[in-house]
Formats: sequence, C-alpha cells, structure tokens
Amino acid sequence: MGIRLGENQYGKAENRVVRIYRDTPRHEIVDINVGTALRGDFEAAHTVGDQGAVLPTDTQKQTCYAFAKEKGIATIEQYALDLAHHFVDENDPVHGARIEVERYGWERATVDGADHDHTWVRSGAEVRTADITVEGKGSDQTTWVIGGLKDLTILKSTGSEFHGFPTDRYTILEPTTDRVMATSLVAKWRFTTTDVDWDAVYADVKQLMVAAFATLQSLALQQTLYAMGTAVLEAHPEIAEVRLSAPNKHHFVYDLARFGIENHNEVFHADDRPYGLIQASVIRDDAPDAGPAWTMQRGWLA
Ligand SMILES: O=c1[nH]c(=O)c2[nH]c(=O)[nH]c2[nH]1
Repeated sequence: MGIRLGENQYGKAENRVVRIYRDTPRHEIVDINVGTALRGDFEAAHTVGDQGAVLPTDTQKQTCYAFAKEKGIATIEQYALDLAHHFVDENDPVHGARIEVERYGWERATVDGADHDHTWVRSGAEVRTADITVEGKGSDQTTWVIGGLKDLTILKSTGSEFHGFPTDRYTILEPTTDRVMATSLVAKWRFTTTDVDWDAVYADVKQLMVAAFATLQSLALQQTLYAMGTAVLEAHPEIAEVRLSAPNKHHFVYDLARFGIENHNEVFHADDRPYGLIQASVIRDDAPDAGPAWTMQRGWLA
C-alpha cells in the first residue's frame, strides 16, 4: 500500500505584536496579529522525525517581533513581504512562505476636544447597556435605572506606572515607571432619577472615563478606575454609583536584547491570558439604597 505525505506547512499562528513609535511625544501604534507558515522540503520531518530542515516555529515568532523593530511596520503589506522574503531567501529548504497579518484599528482618544498623544480607543463601537428594574404597582412603584457599557477597549502607551508593591519569594514582577496600560472596560452607573437625557449623559460619561484614563499619571489600574468613577460622580449629580470591571490587558516588553536589538518600550507582546481583573465600585457617601437595582444580573451564578 503506497502512502505519501500530502500538502503540508508549519509556522507560528497569532503572534500578537504591538509596535509603538515613540520618537516624539505624539506616539503611534501598530497592533497586529501575525501568522507565519513555511512550505518546502519537510518530508523527513514528517516521515522520520528529522528536524534538519525545520526552522523552529519559535524562531519564526522571534523574527516577527525582531522585524517589528528592525524594519518597522510602516504597512502590514510591506512587513509581511519582508518576513516572507526573509524566510524563503535565507533558508534553503524553505520554498514558500505564507504570512497572514490582521491589523486592529485604534483611534486617538479625544480629551478636551483634541486628539490625545498616547491614548487610543479601539475602533468599533463599544456596547451600550441599560438595566431597568421596576417593582410594585401604582403609588408603591419604584424604578431603578443602571446605564453602562462594555467592550470599550482603551490603551495608553505611556503615563502608567506600577511599583511599591509587596514582594515575597514568588515575586518576579519588576517594578516599572513606564508601561503600556490597556483594558476592555465594563462599566455600569446607577441613576437616582429617570429625568435624564439618556443619550447626552451616556456620551458624557463615556467621554469622562476616557479622559480620566488618558490624563491620569496612573500608579495602578485601581487608581485609574477610581479616577474614572470619581470624574463621573463629580460631573453627574443624577448618578449615585459607578461600578467598573477592567481586565488588565498585559503588554509585555519583548526581549529583543537576545538578538542585540534595543527595545525601549517599542515592541510588545499583547498577552490575552491570564489577565489581571481589577474591579471597583465608586459611590457617593449619601447614595440612596440600591434596592434590587443590581440583583440577578445576567450571569449572576455564572
Ligand atoms: O495596575 C495594576 N494593578 C495590579 O494590581 C497589578 N498586579 C500586577 O501584577 N500588575 C498590576 N497592575
């Protein structure tokens, strides 16, 4: 019975490369997901386990990050062309390469009517939410309204620190005075009235939170959440409480020193999990009782 190896290729999928250009105070961001795949003389790797021709997928990954700094990512087309040519031209067994790149859009955050230098909001609208509870009938009826949003993804490329934390024998985290901070925010705010211009308040609450995220020289995501909630309560007397839930979407500085390449907070690996999950409620001292406003949200037992 004749058996032979058919089509095959191999590579590293979903390299989450984030390149920040920070030569001037006005930073630029390129946020991409890169897949590499090589085709060529890899018969022996499959049939007898001979790795003699196999450029490791790990090396392909490192090349993606190194090229982000060495060649830059002026366009994803040119970046992918550079990678493909490199793999094919520098490796005899490689006859072909397929590089697939997705680029995620970021729009500059607006603060005080102007584009911000180092804060962006991920393109594509967030999801607006409303949770309404009505209890009772006639003169005994009470209504609670919670406004909110989710999937508001925001990132700042500087203006974030994290240090001064306790250490124990398991601590490896290095303190930092300059890091990327990013989150995909979930926020809900509890109104104390229904006499509200819902659209206008929604737009303003979102803007206040984005501006607080952008402008605070943050010492922790916890401090940023508190500042966001405080900004909303200070501007909106009709809101009694803001609840915030924020995954800390870690961006790790990629170690390019191993290749003799300097990386001063320019090339990052955007890790998807695990993530820190920072959650806080910011509430007025004299907030009326929430009653059933928060009870049994979807997923309450999940
Ligand atoms: O803003 C942060 N808050 C934390 O609690 C924390 N913990 C951690 O490892 N990194 C961070 N960052």
